[in-house]
Amino acid sequence: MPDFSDTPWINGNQLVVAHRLRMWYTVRTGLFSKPRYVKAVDDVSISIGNGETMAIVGESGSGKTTLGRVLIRLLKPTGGELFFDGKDIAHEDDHNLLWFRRRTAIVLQDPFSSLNPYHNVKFIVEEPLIINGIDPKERDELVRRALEEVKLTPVDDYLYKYPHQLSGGQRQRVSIARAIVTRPDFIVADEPVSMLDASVRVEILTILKSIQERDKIAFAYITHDISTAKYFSDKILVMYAGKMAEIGSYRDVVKEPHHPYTQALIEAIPDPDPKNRFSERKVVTGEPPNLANPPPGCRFHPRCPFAMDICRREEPPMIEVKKGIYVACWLYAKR
Ligand SMILES: Nc1ncnc2c1ncn2[C@@H]1O[C@H](COP(=O)(O)OP(=O)(O)OP(=O)(O)O)[C@@H](O)[C@H]1O
Repeated sequence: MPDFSDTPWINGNQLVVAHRLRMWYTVRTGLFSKPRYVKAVDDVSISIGNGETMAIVGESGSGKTTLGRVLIRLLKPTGGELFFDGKDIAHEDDHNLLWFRRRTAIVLQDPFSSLNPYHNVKFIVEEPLIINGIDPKERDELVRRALEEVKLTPVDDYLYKYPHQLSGGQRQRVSIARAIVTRPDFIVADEPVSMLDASVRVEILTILKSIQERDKIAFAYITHDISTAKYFSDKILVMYAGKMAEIGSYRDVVKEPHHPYTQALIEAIPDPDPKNRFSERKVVTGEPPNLANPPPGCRFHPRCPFAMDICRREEPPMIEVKKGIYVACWLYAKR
């Protein structure tokens, strides 16, 4: 049994367990040059239980997409451990992961390029069932059911349409139908609404949430917009420059953020109350670091209003600031 005692915020018995996970991309600037590493996911430990949702939040380039792709094993991690239903999936080759593919799915950000323009809705949704060898009669029923669940009804009106005949919201519903048609246990949704009109975002998030709740699907919801994470609100991981900044229950973290970066993300949420229109807001100035050459110590220190000497020198450990809330920040270290 692996030892997770160094990462007490994870539960090693849950469906998805990532322990000190790393995904470093190798980049070369010339044929004979030394390889450099882009540390896109660096020492990330999370666990997601059956039917549980985890929002993975951070600004562009923080490593969210990379983490999502590693969790679903579209990318093989370069370090650390990854388990699904107790089985090691970090080191398996693709051909040994068919069982895992059957139980997992991904919904991508861009419904305009993620659907094959030459296939109709029926084939797009049916394809994962064909790959899994489900017989044609059963396939037909499952496709119809999935389309009903994403509210593309009457189903007969949509089955033989092509992606270009659908709106952005309808295409994203087709992507969701394709993801759920095999009845997966775990879905990664990578910015599923960020390319859609504001008017259809809530609709899509509500559909995802109701499917997730009804089928008790474990869910990783990746977003740069912490305000949309409230739809998927069991746990939240805030990432900064490939590292974990804060992790805990969504409700507690949003109510009382501890990491200065989480505080800034929450401050940046637009406040609809007109009484607060002149109130001052903290914003994080500066740019996220280059992950091929991240700053020493805490990666956030160049932008942190509270940076101290130690932050420039030493990487902060994960510190439990409240029951179940862990923060990588020297402000909370007992010294
Ligand atoms: N194939 C790759 N090779 C080298 N570097 C990469 C590769 N893919 C991503 N990166 C780098 O890894 C870092 C994290 O990227 P990632 O896309 O995971 O972040 P993100 O938080 O999802 O950002 P975004 O919301 O912009 O997609 C970035 O610095 C990015 O440039």
